[in-house]
Amino acid sequence: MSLALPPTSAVTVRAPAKVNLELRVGPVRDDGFHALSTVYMAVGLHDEVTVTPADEWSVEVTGAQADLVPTDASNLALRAARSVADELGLDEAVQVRIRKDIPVAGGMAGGSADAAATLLACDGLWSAGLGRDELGELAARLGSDVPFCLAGGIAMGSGRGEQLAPVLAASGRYHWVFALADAGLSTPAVYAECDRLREGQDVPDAVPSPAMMAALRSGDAEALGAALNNDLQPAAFSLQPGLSDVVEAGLEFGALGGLVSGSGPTVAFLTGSAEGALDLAVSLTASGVAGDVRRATGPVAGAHVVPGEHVGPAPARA
Ligand SMILES: C[C@](O)(CO)[C@H](O)COP(=O)(O)OP(=O)(O)OC[C@H]1O[C@@H](n2ccc(N)nc2=O)[C@H](O)[C@@H]1O
Ligand SMILES: Nc1ncnc2c1ncn2[C@@H]1O[C@H](COP(=O)(O)OP(=O)(O)OP(=O)(O)O)[C@@H](O)[C@H]1O
Repeated sequence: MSLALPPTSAVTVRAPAKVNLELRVGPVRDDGFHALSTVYMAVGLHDEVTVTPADEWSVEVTGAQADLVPTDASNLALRAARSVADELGLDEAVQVRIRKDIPVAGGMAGGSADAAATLLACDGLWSAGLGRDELGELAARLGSDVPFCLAGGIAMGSGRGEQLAPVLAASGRYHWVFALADAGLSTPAVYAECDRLREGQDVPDAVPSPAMMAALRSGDAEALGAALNNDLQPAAFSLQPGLSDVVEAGLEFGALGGLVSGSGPTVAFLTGSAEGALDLAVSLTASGVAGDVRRATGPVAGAHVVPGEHVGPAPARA
């Protein structure tokens, strides 16, 4: 497909981090991925991506952990931008600027958020009018977590995590504290460690837990705290042994629940209120258990254009 391109100067999109409230890891599939049953919640830590027309493809990253993010062709945001151009049959390039606030390699889908933001930003920049379904397909090709970063809210993930379905959840806001680790964990390494720990075991199919479904329906933070679960947690503990102490300390300091976020090493704690989150954050840092903590609420919206930043014309395709 080729489009007549109206001039547009920049589009900025914000995309959220995620925490897996539940992550059940089933058997390894023929393609090497694990069959999952997961429940995602988007939380209020965001990366911001701006795309601008350029003569050559490039990516620039700012923020405290910018030096940990690749700026070559492997950058997931750059790959996302190219995938939109390919999809549209465009011979156009963009500069991608990422303002990074989501911890890098922390199990909070930072790279996936950048990819989701870039898909939506390029859609806007090129006035392509790709629907959420089309963008969702491009997202799934880029990574298992990318479709959820586009969608946001709370959702069930199945397949390798890319197939999303709504969850019956009471409305309400949850208060989280995230304890960041000094060093990241590689997602493939954590899945490989999970396989190693389970060697010789018969791994059942991954299905949603009734306790998690009931907790979300009730909207009761205490029930949700008790229902949090992550099959990758033993593998993350095995690769970073100090992490189990962090989880234990947070629970002792009064968190309603705590677990490794996704493949880790960020540890997510659920609290009952904004004050509870502040108290826990102070306890975790003052005790020296965590060097760096972040607070956020969830659920929040998925990738969205930052108002006033889209200086192009209205989309040409519905
Ligand atoms: C840990 C989670 O963040 C939980 O939501 C995701 O499962 C990981 O999602 P992601 O970072 O988007 O992962 P992808 O880029 O799709 O895959 C990275 C690697 O993780 C492993 N992987 C990922 C997803 C999955 N269902 N099974 C896997 O075994 C594979 O080794 C894969 O090569
Ligand atoms: N735009 C990007 N932002 C962050 N990391 C990126 C990006 N592009 C590629 N990467 C690479 O991906 C690796 C994983 O980073 P990311 O922050 O996405 O991890 P994560 O949060 O653990 O992912 P997930 O929770 O989806 O498994 C990084 O170490 C980095 O080398």
